[in-house]
Amino acid sequence: MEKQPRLLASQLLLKNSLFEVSLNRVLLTWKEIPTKKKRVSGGIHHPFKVAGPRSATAALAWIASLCRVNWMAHNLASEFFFMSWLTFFITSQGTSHGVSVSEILAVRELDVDSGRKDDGRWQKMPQKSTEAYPYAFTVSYVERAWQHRWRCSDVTFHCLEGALCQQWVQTIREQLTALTSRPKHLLVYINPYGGKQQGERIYEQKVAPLFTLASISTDVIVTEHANHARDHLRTEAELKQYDGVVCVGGDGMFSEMVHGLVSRTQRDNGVDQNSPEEKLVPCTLRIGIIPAGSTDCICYATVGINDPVTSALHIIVGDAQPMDVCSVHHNNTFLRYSVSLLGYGFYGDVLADSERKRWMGPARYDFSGFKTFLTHHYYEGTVSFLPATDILGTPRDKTRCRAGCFICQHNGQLYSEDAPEICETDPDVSDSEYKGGWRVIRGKFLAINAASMSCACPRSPKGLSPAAHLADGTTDLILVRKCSRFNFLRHLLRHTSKYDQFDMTFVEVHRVRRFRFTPRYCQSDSELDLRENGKRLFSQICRDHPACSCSPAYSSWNCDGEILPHAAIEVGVHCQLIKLFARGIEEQPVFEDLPNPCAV
Ligand SMILES: CCCCCCCCCCCCC/C=C/[C@@H](O)[C@H](CO)NC(=O)CCCCCCCCCCCCCCC
Ligand SMILES: Nc1ncnc2c1ncn2[C@@H]1O[C@H](COP(=O)(O)OP(=O)(O)OP(=O)(O)O)[C@@H](O)[C@H]1O
Ligand SMILES: [Ca+2]
Repeated sequence: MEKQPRLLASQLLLKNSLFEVSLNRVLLTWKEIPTKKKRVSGGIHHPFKVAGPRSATAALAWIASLCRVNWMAHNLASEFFFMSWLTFFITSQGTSHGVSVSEILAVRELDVDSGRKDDGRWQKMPQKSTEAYPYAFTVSYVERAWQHRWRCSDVTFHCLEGALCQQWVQTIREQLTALTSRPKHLLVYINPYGGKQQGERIYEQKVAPLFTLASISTDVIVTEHANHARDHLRTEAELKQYDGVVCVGGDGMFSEMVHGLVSRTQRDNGVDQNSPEEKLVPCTLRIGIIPAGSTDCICYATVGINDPVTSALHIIVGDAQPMDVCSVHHNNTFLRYSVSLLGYGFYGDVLADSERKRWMGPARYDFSGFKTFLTHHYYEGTVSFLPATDILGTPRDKTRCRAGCFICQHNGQLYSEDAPEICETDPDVSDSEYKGGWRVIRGKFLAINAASMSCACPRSPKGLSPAAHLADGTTDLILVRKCSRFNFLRHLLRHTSKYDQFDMTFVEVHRVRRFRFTPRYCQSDSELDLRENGKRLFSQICRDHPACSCSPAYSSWNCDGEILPHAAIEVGVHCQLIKLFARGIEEQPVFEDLPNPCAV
């Protein structure tokens, strides 16, 4: 392989040791020069926070916190990450370090005499270096911390000559300017009432300083009511002047961004959203999420953690993660878009009940979850779906959708070529039929879930469908048939353990491109009337089925945390319709001779 040309290489002083520092097109590296006289003065040095005297303490605090987290959560995956990190820590011992240019956040000159950086921040300078090496510059870069967290780290290099210092700063700035995927101007919406109502504080204290450091300018709107962000994006915002839009809030706020941006894009391109068959036009602007909500499921599944600083850094480096979006229609009328969960039965009932308990905060989901579990309602209806048979991957795969996912890339290309739909038959399933490539299943269901991505979240770190993909153009349709409470509990519990939640006789899962659901007792427009007249229908069903456990005729659809007004819906997946400022979950180092607990 051809070696990258060196743009710059010099001997610079770093923490009172001489370092060979070099910058090529992809990497900034610094390596301690192994001479006897290498140290101007003593002091420990390690590869993480090379610039600050607080580094060793920070590293120890980090190790302590990680041990605590591991002890509490028994999270084997992070234990392996911890061990490999420790190995790296011990073996590298501060002699050399490399940072990808794409992960440099900023560079600034340091006014050594005054001890002030050119962004106005103050820093204590070591005495020896100011005398011998009077010029300095600081590079801020992304450093990986525990469990997918990213942090901003600084390294300060000292130079003998001012011209050399300026040359370094200028060259690094040129390199950063050449990174065209980085946003320069962003439109930010803050929901002051999301999650624990900390949105504004999180943005001001944790995110805004990082955007300033990276020279990103922003227009900030603090929302005044629900759907403020959606409507502003859809009709008013002058989107041409921005490189992306950012929301500070939870999944509900993200859903507003998706609706605003997707609707705007379709309107600008003359596409009718009410037609279920219409091919939607992908949005060009990327969406950033600064997590400040109750569930933060989208953030968790696209970044690996719901951490505001990590998300801000992914925005700054200009990451891009395409994502599938489901459109939901009822009788040729557009209802909503979904990016995570469409759930009828259990998750619909949990949401409907939890809406009445908003005052409980995030705990309302657990309360309503427990109540819904005890209620144990099942719902009758017909599910028809178009299996995605011509793609790579199945919902039972052991592999996971991770940064640079091959399956998403491959299937994304396939979809852009409009692959033909393939018809298959499966004679083993007695209550299903095939009609023009569609499979039809009638039954009694405790839950019908469509997961367009894993739906990993703190409640279930592997998610509702652990092998689902962010951008493969499919959704995983999970059908949980009527079963005993005990079996349903076993199924639910498996979402929190290594065991396969689909490996149960009453559960089936299909990777699909489109699906429809029709509840048994309503096949027409009069559905809403029937719903309002629910009591009469309920007793009717009970008379028809004396042995039934008095289940109502309808549940509601939970569409990314919003209740849909209809039970009969038609859903289509739009491959890679939107893009996020994210890169998917990064793999963490795992020792090869040990079993990988995530892969069970
Ligand atoms: C025994 C423990 C079993 C735990 C099983 C946990 C599975 C949890 C799976 C969560 C999937 C979340 C999908 C994300 C959906 C988001 O687009 C949406 C918007 O934020 N969130 C919700 O709708 C919010 C939905 C929140 C749903 C919470 C469900 C909690 C179930 C608790 C069941 C307790 C049974 C206890 C029996 C003794
Ligand atoms: N200023 C506002 N006042 C009231 N509601 C708002 C405001 N701005 C946004 N919202 C709405 O608040 C809802 C919840 O917001 P968000 O997703 O940020 O927080 P959350 O705590 O995660 O909520 P949830 O778990 O219900 O999604 C969103 O659906 C959004 O439409
Ligand atoms: Ca998908």
